[in-house]
Amino acid sequence: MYDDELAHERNYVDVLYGRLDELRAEKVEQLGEVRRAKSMGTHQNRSERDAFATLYENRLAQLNAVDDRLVFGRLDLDDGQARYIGRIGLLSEDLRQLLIDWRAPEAGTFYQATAFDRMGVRRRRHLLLKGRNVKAIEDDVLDHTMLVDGEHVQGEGALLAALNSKRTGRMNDIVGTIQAEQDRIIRSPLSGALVVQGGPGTGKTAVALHRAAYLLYTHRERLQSSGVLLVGPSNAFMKYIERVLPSLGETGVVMASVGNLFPGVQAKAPESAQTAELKGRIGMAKIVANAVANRQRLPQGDVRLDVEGTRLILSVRQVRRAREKAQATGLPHNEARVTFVKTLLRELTEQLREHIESAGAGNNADRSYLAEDVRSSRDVRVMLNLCWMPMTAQQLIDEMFSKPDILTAVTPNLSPEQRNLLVRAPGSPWSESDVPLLDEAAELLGDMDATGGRAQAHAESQRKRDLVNAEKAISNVNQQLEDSGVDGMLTAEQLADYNIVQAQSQTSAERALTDRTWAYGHVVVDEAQELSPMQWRVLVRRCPVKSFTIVGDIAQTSSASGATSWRQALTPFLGERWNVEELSVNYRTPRQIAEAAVRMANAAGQLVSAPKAVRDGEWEPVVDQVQASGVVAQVVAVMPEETAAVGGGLVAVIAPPSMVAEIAAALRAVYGSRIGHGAGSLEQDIVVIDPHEAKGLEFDGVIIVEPAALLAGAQGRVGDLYVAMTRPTRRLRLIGSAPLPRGIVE
Ligand SMILES: Nc1ncnc2c1ncn2[C@@H]1O[C@H](COP(=O)(O)OP(=O)(O)OP(=O)(O)O)[C@@H](O)[C@H]1O
Repeated sequence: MYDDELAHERNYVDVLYGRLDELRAEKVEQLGEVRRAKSMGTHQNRSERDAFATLYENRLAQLNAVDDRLVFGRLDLDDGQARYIGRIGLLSEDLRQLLIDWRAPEAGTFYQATAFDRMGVRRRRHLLLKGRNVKAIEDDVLDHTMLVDGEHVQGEGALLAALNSKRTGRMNDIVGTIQAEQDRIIRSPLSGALVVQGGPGTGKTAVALHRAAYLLYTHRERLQSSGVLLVGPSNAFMKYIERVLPSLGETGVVMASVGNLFPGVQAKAPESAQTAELKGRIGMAKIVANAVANRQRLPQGDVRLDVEGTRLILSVRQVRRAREKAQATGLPHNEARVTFVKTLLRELTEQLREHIESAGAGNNADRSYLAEDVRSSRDVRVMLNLCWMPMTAQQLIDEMFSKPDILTAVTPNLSPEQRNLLVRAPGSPWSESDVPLLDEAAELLGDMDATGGRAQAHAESQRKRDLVNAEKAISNVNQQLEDSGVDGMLTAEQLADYNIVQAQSQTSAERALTDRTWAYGHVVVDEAQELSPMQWRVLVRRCPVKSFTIVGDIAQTSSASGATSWRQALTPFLGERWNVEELSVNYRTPRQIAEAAVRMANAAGQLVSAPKAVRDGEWEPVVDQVQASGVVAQVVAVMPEETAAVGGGLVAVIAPPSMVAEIAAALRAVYGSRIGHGAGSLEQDIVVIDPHEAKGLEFDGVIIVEPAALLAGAQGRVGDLYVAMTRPTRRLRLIGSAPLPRGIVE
């Protein structure tokens, strides 16, 4: 019976892959045609073909990305129909529905139906595929009275198979085994802000990613042009999750870590917790505003200016009036500067004219020449800049922190100790907490190219660069071009134009990434408990309609400027327009380890919600108490045991930041290139990282070094140690010299 069913499903799955291959071949063919015709015809024809090429390329990329485990479920309904559920929808040539996209409303019952509320489903079947092969099938018979517990996890075998699989350093989608409480959140309405609170391992990240894919599918018209932004805590985390959305058939979500939210800046310089906390306070918005105002200055007294040998006087009163006029425009600093400069140039030109006339040089002095003389006078330019300096956000923030007189002037409410936390050398690299300050500054400064002149100059120099590149490209591919018969038809000019068309045919996601003022239709924020008030300010600016999915766990907060409650974090920005949903089952950490983490947090005085662990583990946490001088050696000594215990899975050593390099070096001396250092190397089978880098990630085995130091370093929060303890999917070992924090061992 089982074998017959399995054979039947294998046949059906073959049909589905057959159809997928056909569609792919079709797209390859269409793409080939468009490409062959690419350089022919008018500019208009070419751009149309480019648009088609982009369309076919995207569809082909989507068809390629969904190949692995294309289909994962089947529903048998009361009316006798069967529906297959998969990563994308597929129609046969005669338009029969062969496969339903998991996000379609008709697929919802696959995740929601229970024995209590069958929703018209008689049987739910999980198809467990490896690549294209059906390895097993697993049934939930719902019109049967055998399931009495409404909380019962669905498709338990499929779920456990997924949970027990070895970690690869990359997150996988959970589309085949989404649980009912997760599905409700994934499919909840687009408008307003939804907070998804849940303990470690409850699937918050998974839910956030699947929700992004769901929203794009369901609200495609609204979201395709505005886009969805997904924000995570670090580049390593973004890398960890980057494959999930493509595997769900979505490539259009813009992903950025909090350090990359300001276009052109990759903020990753380390800084102290106190400095980051101070820079995350909402009061920094006023400080940045002060810094901008500080660049709209009055001279100490009237100033003499030399214009082509004539002395002109610029009075304080004139500057003040011009400043008021410019400020009254309500425009940002750089854009309002145009009014300021025009007003004073006009007045100085007038003065120059009067001067020349009264000196008897006649009254026919040409006004445009005089204006040019005034504009090009060095004295005038210096003075105008001193009074109203055009600035980029980067210059403003860099100078504010590196020039003590400016810092003092713009921070009247800070103490000297606080200013000491902020001061730094000019040109210092950017840290994460600078990003909101840059964004604030850019908002207040406006466009540097307000006059248009620079923008044009920039476009021209870009075109020159394109031409040079095109020439190089042509000389490189000359032979190929000859071979393909297009020699003589393609000039550098044409190729450069082609690049411009390419740029114009960028998807909105690509454009959004480089445009600070882009307004997204929806923003998904992961590890949201870590965000400072200033970071929230940036995110609200990125999504003026305030449509958010906010995912996090207050108990895991470890940054000093992070949230202690959702209300405290969100009310200033979202008012009362947000709802909380909770996830209650821990899918990652085995029961023994999850319980030890909760006991530790409670013993340290922090009450954390304790999600129910879905699995029992094989081991209690293992503890090694050693001399301080022997800690690193112990990590090296136990490594064979730890890697063997997880059967060659991933092992992470999570240590205080000050010890990471030393431990990595000691391990590398034995294991060589098997050791990854830092979160950028998660695909190595042993990695050494600090708790900040470990946020959001998971490993088969974890060794925590000096747990007491992680607790002590966290300024009254359990976040760091709690995060570290809840990373393993199988085994946890703690190695320390100081007494073990209470609660870990019962
Ligand atoms: N329904 C599910 N089916 C299969 N695996 C799941 C399911 N839900 C969660 N998981 C798995 O559980 C693990 C934890 O999920 P995830 O990382 O999303 O949790 P989290 O709540 O974001 O955790 P943390 O807050 O600790 O970072 C992942 O391996 C994820 O794939």
